[in-house]
Amino acid sequence: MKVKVCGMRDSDNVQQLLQEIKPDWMGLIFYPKSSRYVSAELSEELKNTEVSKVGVFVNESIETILSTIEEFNLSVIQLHGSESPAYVSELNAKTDKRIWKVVSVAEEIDWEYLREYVDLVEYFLFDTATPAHGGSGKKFNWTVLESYPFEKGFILSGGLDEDSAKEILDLAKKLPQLKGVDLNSKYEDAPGVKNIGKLRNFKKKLIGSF
Ligand SMILES: O=C(O)c1ccccc1N[C@@H]1O[C@H](COP(=O)(O)O)[C@@H](O)[C@H]1O
Repeated sequence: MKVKVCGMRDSDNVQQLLQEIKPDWMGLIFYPKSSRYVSAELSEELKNTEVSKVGVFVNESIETILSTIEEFNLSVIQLHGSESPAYVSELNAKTDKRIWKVVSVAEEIDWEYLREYVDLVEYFLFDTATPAHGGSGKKFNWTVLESYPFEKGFILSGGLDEDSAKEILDLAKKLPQLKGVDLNSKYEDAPGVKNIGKLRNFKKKLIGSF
């Protein structure tokens, strides 16, 4: 089970995260309306960090995504809006970076619609539907995932907290396609500043000692 820690931007906090938690991915939010927004001025200090960086975008122009990939040395693009299969196809044609498509879950999931993305993305990422697009700190009802019909791996997100580890491990037994988890607002002392102790506790519960 892999771990992504999202919404990072504070230099000291980033260094602590990388040294003590060693996440598989570090998420940077490039949605201007987010309280965790990462502005271009931070590119110099973040671009050389030794971790796979996931850029989170909401209905952004392809040109902006392409320039941000270069500025921040991103490895993965997380599309957190209503980007269509045609948009994802176009982005794929213009970059070799991996793409994750977020599925914002309200009640039911239209699996047939998602089928159109299967060959275009590395992972789906399931998050709770919210007017702010993400970072709500709320869980959705994970039982909707029990009918997940694809072999394609996915990431679980949305309000995951320190108490979620056992439930996540139970879900992974039923759904081996669950490849990773995304931790964000429930681990924050302030927007964009993560509590390293909370992250350590969660990772121990999820993966054992590390
Ligand atoms: O965190 C944000 O501010 C944000 C804003 C807009 C789109 C996505 C955002 N974050 C993503 O939201 C999910 C869930 O976060 P949470 O655990 O509910 O706080 C996560 O994938 C973040 O990448």
